[in-house]
Amino acid sequence: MFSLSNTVQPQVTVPLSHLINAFHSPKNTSVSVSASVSQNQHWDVVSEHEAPSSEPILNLRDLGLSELKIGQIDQLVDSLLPGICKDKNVSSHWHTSHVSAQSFFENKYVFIQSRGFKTLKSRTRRLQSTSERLAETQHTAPSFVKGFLLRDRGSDVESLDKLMKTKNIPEAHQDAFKTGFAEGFLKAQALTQKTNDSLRRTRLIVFILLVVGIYGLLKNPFLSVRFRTTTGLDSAVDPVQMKNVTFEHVKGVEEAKQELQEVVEFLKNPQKFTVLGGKLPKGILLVGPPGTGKTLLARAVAGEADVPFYYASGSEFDEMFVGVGASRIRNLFREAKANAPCVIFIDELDSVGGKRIESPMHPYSRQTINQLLAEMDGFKPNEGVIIIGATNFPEALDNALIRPGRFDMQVTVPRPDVKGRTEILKWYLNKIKFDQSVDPEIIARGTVGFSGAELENLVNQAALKAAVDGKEMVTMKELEFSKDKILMGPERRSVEIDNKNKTITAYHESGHAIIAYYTKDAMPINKATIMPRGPTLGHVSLLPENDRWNETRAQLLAQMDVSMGGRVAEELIFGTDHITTGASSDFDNATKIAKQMVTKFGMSEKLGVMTYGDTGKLSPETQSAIEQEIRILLRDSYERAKHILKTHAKEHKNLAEALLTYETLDAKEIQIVLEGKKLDVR
Ligand SMILES: Nc1ncnc2c1ncn2[C@@H]1O[C@H](COP(=O)(O)OP(=O)(O)OP(=O)(O)O)[C@@H](O)[C@H]1O
Ligand SMILES: [Zn+2]
Repeated sequence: MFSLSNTVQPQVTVPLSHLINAFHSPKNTSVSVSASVSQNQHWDVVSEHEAPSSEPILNLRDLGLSELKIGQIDQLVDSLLPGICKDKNVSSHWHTSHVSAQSFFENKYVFIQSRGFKTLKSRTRRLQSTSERLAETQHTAPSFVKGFLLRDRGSDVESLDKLMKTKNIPEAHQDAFKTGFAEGFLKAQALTQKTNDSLRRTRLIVFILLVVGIYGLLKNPFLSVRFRTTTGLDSAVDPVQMKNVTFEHVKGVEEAKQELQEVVEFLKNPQKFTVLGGKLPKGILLVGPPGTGKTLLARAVAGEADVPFYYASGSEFDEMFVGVGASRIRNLFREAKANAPCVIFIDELDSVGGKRIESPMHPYSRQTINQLLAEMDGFKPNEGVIIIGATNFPEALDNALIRPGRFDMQVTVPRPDVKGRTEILKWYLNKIKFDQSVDPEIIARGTVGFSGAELENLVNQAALKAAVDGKEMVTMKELEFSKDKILMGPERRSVEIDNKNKTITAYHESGHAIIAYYTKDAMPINKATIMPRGPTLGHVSLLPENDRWNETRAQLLAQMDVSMGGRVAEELIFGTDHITTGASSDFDNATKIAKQMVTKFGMSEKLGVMTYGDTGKLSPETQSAIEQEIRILLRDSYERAKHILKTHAKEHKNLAEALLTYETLDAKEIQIVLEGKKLDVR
């Protein structure tokens, strides 16, 4: 509830002379009434047109009374014209009926009337006929607003009239009261109008949004696919003829290709197999990490046999609506059977046939799996339809799917080895312009663990880099660049590294390089750089001659020594007090190797040929023995590194200085520097 005492401003800023003028204005002065109520005949309706033009028009604002509240007027009347306000009840009547009403709405609107004196800006608006306004309000105001307005209006007018009578206000002063009252009333109307306007505007905006939304729904392909699939009418099972993809396009997965070759033969001539009594699997599962070419292989099978290829992704069957997934499978198989011989490829098989999918998130998955099983069981082995499924997680597949008669042939599609990577790189390099000096094998050696898709991306990025740099051909530099970018994140050329830190980095990296160069069992150096990249300030990359299937003790120790080289260099060159935090990942590396040597590879004499799984569960003695061994291995490694760097202090310095000058040095350049020769100015 609003209460007057809370809202009356203590300072009344109206000049006294104005007030006196207002209350003692000559009778013929017409005080402009900004609004009145037509229903009430007691009101003087004086519009601007009707007012004699010669007579001055006054309202409370002109009088400087617009700051005034009803209560204040009351008080002023009391003090200035004591004769008028004898009856205290009258004043309280005013308070209850206009200021502090029974409801929040009344308070809000009715009370605003009393504050409205100063906010009405437009004179014409004020003088607009009240009847018009009322009619308008009745048309536009929501019913609850109308109800309030109509009810309030009656009581307001009545009480004002009564008030004037009981107060015995002289006629000349009555106008001032009426003005005040009317202005307030008009303000309330204006407010209602505003509310209506904004309501109308909101409705319009909602309507527009709705129209735009519906349009978007129809246009958005994802949603339209959704609509389409949920109708179950169209299962998007148009076959794709894969003539242009053959085994020639799939590199570095020779074993997989050989295994699939017989499937191709079967698809080419199913009768031949049937006559001979041979039986081929219905389903073939391609298993391997992402991007290794499973989809490509499946396409190549269809392409080699020159049969239709139906592609479906497991996630497409994962529908929220009952029966939709199942019906899509049904449609897919019906289409395929009608076009046999053909290949159905289901990518991400685990997302339709996984164990995990029996969850509230996939309420109808069971149905979908069952449909798939039923379809696979439902056609004869040599009908000419081959289903190839692909998955990254064979363990996640439902056991029912991998039973004989279903996906009973598994073909592994591994990440390519160094030979495979070289072939893939050559294949994609042949699609771009590259310099004859490019040696794909060097890149292949430095990309252990890359999938076919990643190698394709590497070549593509190198081509982009060459284009950006305005080169005509891709060289080793761009290939190395994009390899590093994929491995370590983009270069941070914008990072300003001060000379001191650059120098520290140069000596640190040269430290690693020197150890690698002078340690017999270390991997050959490929490159050293002090260009910040990703989270690193510089790095030395080493290249295994081959993919390492096994590592010897000497090789592991050499790797540890190379890791130690960075910190040893810092210590020797800048002193113990100036070693940096930059070696922490080197230590992680070295510690990991040492720990594995002791707990996994049986390479510690003290702990013997035994593996130690969860070291936390071991006896305290064993734990401390393991720790002791690891510490000894690391300490010895550090000492070896120190010895090498001390012995080759001159080379170390030369290499660091060359790095400071050239930023990046490749294997050949490093060798030139270490042999004490001059590098050609690039
Ligand atoms: N062995 C490869 N030889 C040539 N190109 C390859 C090879 N592996 C991958 N690629 C390239 O990478 C792209 C993606 O490979 P593909 O989609 O076949 O991999 P996938 O194993 O099916 O991956 P996912 O498991 O993510 O579906 C291929 O279109 C092809 O361009
Ligand atoms: Zn380091």
